[in-house]
Amino acid sequence: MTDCDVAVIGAGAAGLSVAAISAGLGLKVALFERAAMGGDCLNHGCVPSKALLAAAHAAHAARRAGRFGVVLPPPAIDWAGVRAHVAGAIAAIAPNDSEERFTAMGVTVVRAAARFVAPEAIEAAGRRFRFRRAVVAAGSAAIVPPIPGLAEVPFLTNETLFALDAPPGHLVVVGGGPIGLEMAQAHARLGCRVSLIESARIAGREDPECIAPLRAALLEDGVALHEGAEVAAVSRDGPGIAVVLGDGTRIHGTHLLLAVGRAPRLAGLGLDAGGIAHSPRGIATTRALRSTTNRRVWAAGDIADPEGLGPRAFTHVCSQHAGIIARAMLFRLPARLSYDALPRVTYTDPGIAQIGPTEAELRAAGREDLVITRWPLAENDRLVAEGRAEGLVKLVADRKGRLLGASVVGPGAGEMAGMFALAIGRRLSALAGAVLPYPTAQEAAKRAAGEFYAPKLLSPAVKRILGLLKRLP
Ligand SMILES: Cc1cc2nc3c(=O)[nH]c(=O)nc-3n(C[C@H](O)[C@H](O)[C@H](O)COP(=O)(O)OP(=O)(O)OC[C@H]3O[C@@H](n4cnc5c(N)ncnc54)[C@H](O)[C@@H]3O)c2cc1C
Ligand SMILES: NC(=O)c1ccc[n+]([C@@H]2O[C@H](COP(=O)([O-])OP(=O)(O)OC[C@H]3O[C@@H](n4cnc5c(N)ncnc54)[C@H](O)[C@@H]3O)[C@@H](O)[C@H]2O)c1
Repeated sequence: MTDCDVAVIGAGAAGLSVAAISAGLGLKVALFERAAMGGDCLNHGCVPSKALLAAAHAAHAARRAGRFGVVLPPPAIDWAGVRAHVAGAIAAIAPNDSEERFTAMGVTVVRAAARFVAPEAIEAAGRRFRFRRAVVAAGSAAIVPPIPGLAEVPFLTNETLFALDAPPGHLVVVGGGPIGLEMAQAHARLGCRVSLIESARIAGREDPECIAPLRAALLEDGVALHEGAEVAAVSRDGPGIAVVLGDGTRIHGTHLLLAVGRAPRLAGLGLDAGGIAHSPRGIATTRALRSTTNRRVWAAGDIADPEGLGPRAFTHVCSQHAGIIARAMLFRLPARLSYDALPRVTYTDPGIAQIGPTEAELRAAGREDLVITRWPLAENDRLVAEGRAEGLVKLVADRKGRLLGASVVGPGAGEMAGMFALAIGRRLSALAGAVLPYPTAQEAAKRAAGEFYAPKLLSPAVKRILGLLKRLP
């Protein structure tokens, strides 16, 4: 006798989606959560970070209002007000992820840590739950790198950053990926001094052509960028911290934020007792997100390590995983995860959006038949009118004009991502021929697509045909 059809460990974006779909289909679902409902995205990730960025962008807009002839005094930052805005955003979204909502759906919500005690059983809150199928969606946590002295100094991660009572006087950010970049810009625009240390280059995964506008904006925001720099040691420095770089540079900060990547939360799950293969990258799964060693078990979200693809840490990937699991686990239909059209956005200003693979990733995969087109945002009327015309749309297509990847750097880059996500794998003629509203930033996408056909339109053959056609009455 089983206690549930589907046991879900983790009530973050991935676990909640799986639980909602399963319960909606009338299955008996048990959902285990040891901390706050909603997981990282709601409590320590997307929502507070985007709320903080909204406050930062408001301060920035006030500072640059003068260029529009709107004269304002320099903005004053009321940190309590900023925190209230962040808390308000979380509180407004929280009911969607709440225990009450899921209980009303018929889900048994167990607010306790869960662990596998057998390939078909989980233990939580002193009770054993036998399951027909289980989904592990325990997420990921900030990596704490082996920096000498780190054990002796206080440091922040995404789990503690949003709870500061007062603004950091000088925030030292280690890591120039999406978290480090977004939080560096947010705090700089909210009046904090910010230093960012990145061992390689900022936004290292993104197309190199997209980096310069972001780097320039961060420098203008006052962020002290240390790229290609290693943290050699950290130590206490009076009430703050001292960070020493490999070249001997000493940075005195008040707060240290670690943003050097994520590690799956594997500890305490009893994966060995459950017969569930895993590595430091996450739970090993097939492309249908099924455990490679326990056929009753699936993995979703940040903790999943699908073969040939590897982990991804995005909330929209959690929803994608839930859809794959619904097909494969619930309907027993064929399902195969693909990231060919996956969007990702760094929500800085300018933002960077990548949809599908970058040119470098395609070339590394052996693609040689690439045609690249570009459209500079300096040519976009809407952005010119708004005084923000800096950036680029870059498209990578095959020779037949099928879109393989798109890279965007510019104001609101993320708002263009959805259109490209739909266009991946299709011919650029669809984008080039679309009638888009004028004036919008999205027109840059159409123009970049049109660039694929421009050389063909100007070819000698087309000119000859036009020469003949003009003789017709
Ligand atoms: C600062 C920051 C900003 C981000 N911004 C964005 C963004 O703008 N866009 C985007 O797409 N993504 C963003 N992300 C990534 C996104 O937040 C994650 O990809 C997503 O939240 C992962 O969801 P998940 O369900 O896999 O894991 P989680 O949200 O971590 O949920 C896992 C849950 O499992 C629980 N759990 C773990 N072990 C157990 C156990 N043994 N028993 C019971 N419960 C357990 C945990 O308490 C947790 O609540 C951001 C992340 C961070 C840190
Ligand atoms: N807007 C978004 O969608 C968004 C925002 C935040 C986070 N996320 C997700 O969370 C993930 C984790 O973000 P992240 O920024 O922590 O990690 P990341 O892995 O994306 O970037 C970490 C950066 O830190 C650098 N680094 C590593 N060790 C270092 C060291 N010792 N000293 C200096 N630099 C070092 C790396 O070179 C890299 O550039 C992202 O990859 C993304 O999937 C998404």
